[in-house]
Amino acid sequence: MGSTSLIIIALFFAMHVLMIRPLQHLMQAVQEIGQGNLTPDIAFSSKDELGQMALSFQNMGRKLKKSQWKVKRLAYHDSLTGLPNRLLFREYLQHMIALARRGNNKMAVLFLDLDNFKRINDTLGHQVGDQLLKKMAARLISILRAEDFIHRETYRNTSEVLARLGGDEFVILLPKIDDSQDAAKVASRILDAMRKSFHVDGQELYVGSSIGISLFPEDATEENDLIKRADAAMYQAKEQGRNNFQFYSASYNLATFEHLSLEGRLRRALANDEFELHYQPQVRAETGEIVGLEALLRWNDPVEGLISPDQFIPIAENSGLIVPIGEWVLRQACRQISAWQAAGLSRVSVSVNVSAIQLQRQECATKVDQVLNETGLDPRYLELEITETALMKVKPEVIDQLGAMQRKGVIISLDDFGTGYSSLSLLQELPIGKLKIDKSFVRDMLTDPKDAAIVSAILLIAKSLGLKSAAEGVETLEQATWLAEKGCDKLQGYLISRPLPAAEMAKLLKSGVITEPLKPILEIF
Ligand SMILES: Nc1nc2c(ncn2[C@@H]2O[C@H](COP(=O)(O)O[C@H]3[C@@H](O)[C@H](n4cnc5c(=O)[nH]c(N)nc54)O[C@@H]3COP(=O)(O)O)[C@@H](O)[C@H]2O)c(=O)[nH]1
Repeated sequence: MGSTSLIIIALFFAMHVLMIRPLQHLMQAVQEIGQGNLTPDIAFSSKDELGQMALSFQNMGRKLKKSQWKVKRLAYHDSLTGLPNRLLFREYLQHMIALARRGNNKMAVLFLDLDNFKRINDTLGHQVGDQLLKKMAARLISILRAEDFIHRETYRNTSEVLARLGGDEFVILLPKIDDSQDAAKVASRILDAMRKSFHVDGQELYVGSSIGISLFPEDATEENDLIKRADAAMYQAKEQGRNNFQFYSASYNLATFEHLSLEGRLRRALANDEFELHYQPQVRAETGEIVGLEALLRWNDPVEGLISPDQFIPIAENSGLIVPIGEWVLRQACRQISAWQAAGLSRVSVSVNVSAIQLQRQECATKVDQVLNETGLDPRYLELEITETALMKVKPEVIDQLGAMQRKGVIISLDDFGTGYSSLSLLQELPIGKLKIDKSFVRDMLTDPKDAAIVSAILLIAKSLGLKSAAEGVETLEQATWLAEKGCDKLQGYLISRPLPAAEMAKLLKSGVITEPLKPILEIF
């Protein structure tokens, strides 16, 4: 072999060692970072440019890992107390259930709620409430045995068992108990500790708490059921006089359990921002133009998902919770319409359902004024839907207040019209701007002559008294055509659109018309 060949081989070898191999390592490291290994081992450490590049990759990986960890921590922990949140607790519980199944272990979930936290929050302010929750978390940590509570980065190597679900609610998982008495002992220890005063902001506060306990596998074998049953048992504990604990009992009247539990969850839903509004368009029959939206409440429960208002409005009404919930709906709807108008979308009115209990409160009219001022919405774009039965029950003062609202421009609409017993003369006296035909009549009007007669009569009454009319529950083109021909002003129903989340409704409002499902009718007019 000549000396030239030797030089070429030496050069090739040097290039392989100094450049190609380090580049291959770097490429492999980049691939590993892309696949999620943020701290790949880069097996060379030269001081040249490639070495510098390797160092930069390693630093970048470390920084990415750190910020990923921070994001994960934020998502899985409660920012006030630093404790695991509902998400981490559920994941951990799921993980521990799998282990307990394999090892035939028993476990207990303790659901703890402070007895008069709301009063402290309302009278002393949220800052004091927050401080109290922090102190309470610290006290709970200190009384749980070390092996019950080890706080580390991820649950896989820990037995993290104390979490804050939100508000004044904490859950504790006892991952290994011999029998229910072990859980009872921990609950008693916690209750004793909670009876002692807390010093917050120079004040001595006494709170007390109630604890509900569910057992795995006796009471439930899935994480959500274990939490729900411990929650229900906690309500039973509160019913028994507070400052005590109760085990879940299947024999306790299930309906009472569910009612109490749902009421508590509704309270939390309001505090934790779990409600949202969906909007269903109302269109002018001859043009398909969107002229109004009905705001319909939805509850996005973290455990159950979306819950229909039919399931929770009656409980909210029974407990009086409909008042703060209704205020939230009113404010949210006015705020949204105002924002859409400011963004240049079609100017439509929004109708909000108002229940009889809200109307009976003296401050109802003041609240409406306050919300309109706060959100800047022109009163002409707000419609209050009141059922016929609710309106018949209210006191004369409320009727006067509704009249005052109507004079300011707010439209009062009689919802589910035809299902109550209002006399025609009363209709003339009440401050009403619109009659809304109940969907039960619309559903059968093309097959049942009696329903057809009722709908025709309502439309005639509306016309004669100078009121607007709207039909809800329009599901077919035939129903829409029939109503349009009879002179019904507005149509609302699944044929036109189902109720939509705000973001989807905003897209529809950009064009401001819904013509597709109504095409044959639009051709007639
Ligand atoms: N006090 C308050 N009551 C409220 C509020 N939000 C809703 N509600 C009341 O709950 C009841 C059920 O409401 P929802 O499940 O939202 O049902 C509404 C529509 O989705 C449904 N609808 C609309 N179009 C159709 C259709 O074509 N077919 C069909 N089968 N159903 C349809 O009708 C409900 C609207 O009814 P109404 O209010 O009478 O116009 C309901 O009674 C709500 O009023 C709230 O914030 N406060």
